[in-house]
Amino acid sequence: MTMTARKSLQKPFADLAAHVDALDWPQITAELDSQGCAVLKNLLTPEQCRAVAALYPDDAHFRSRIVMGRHGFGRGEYKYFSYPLPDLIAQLRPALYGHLQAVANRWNEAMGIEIRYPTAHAAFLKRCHEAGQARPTPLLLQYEAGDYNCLHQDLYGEHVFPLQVAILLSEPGRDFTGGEFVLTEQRPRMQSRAEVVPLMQGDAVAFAVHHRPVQGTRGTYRVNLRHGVSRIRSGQRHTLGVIFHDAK
Ligand SMILES: O=C(O)CCC(=O)C(=O)O
Ligand SMILES: [Fe+2]
Repeated sequence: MTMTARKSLQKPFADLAAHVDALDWPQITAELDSQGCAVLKNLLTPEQCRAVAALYPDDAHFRSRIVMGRHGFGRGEYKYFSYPLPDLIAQLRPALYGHLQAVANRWNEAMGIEIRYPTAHAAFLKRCHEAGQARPTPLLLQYEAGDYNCLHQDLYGEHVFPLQVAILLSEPGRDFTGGEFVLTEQRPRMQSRAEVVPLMQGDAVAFAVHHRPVQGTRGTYRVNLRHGVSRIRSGQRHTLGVIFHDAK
C-alpha cells in the first residue's frame, strides 16, 4: 500500500458520518421510492477510493475470496472483509443504515411485511448474529477487461435488510471503460425493466436488494429487483459493496 493510501485509511472518519448525514436525504428517499435506486454523489473522495481499492491484494483484511467464474456468477473476483472492518467501512455502514432504515420500514409497511428494522445498525446486526448470520458481508470487487457480474440478489440468510449500497472506486473513462452498473425490475405479469446507473469515481448507488413496493392503480404491489455489471471493455474496475445484513 502507498503512504497516501495508508494515511487516508488511518485518519479518523468522524467527518465521514457527518458527510453522510449532510447528503440530500429527502431527494435520495424520493428517488428510492420512485425508482428503487438513487445515486449518492461523491460519497467518497478519490483518495478514499484509492485507499480502499489498494486493500485488495492484502489478504489480512479479508475472510474469503470468490472467483466468480467458478460459481456461474460471471467473470471477475471479489473478497469479503473480515471483522473488524477497516475504519472507513466500519463508519460508513452504520451511517448509511441510519438513513436507509426509515425507507426500509416504510417499504415493509407498504408491502404488508411485518418485519421492522431498529434505528441503529448495531441492533440489527445483533438480530442477524443471534440467528447465526455472523459473517461480515461488506466486499471489495475487482474486474478486468472481459469481466462482468451476472444479475443477482445479495441474500445471505433469513434476515435481509432490503436496501444496499455499492460505491464505484475507479474512474470511468480513465481506469476502465464499459462496466456499467445495471438494475432490472420484474413486475408481476410484465416484462423486465432495465436501468443503467451512471456513476463517477466516489459515487454510490443505493438500491433495493430483492423487493420494493410500487404504487399501482389497484394498490401497492411488490416488484422483484436484480443488479449486476455489464462487461468491462478495458482497464480495471473496483467497487466497494456495503450490505447491511450479515451472512450465515
Ligand atoms: O461492482 C458493482 O458495481 C456491483 C457489485 C455488487 O454486486 C454489490 O455490491 O453487491
Ligand atoms: Fe451484488
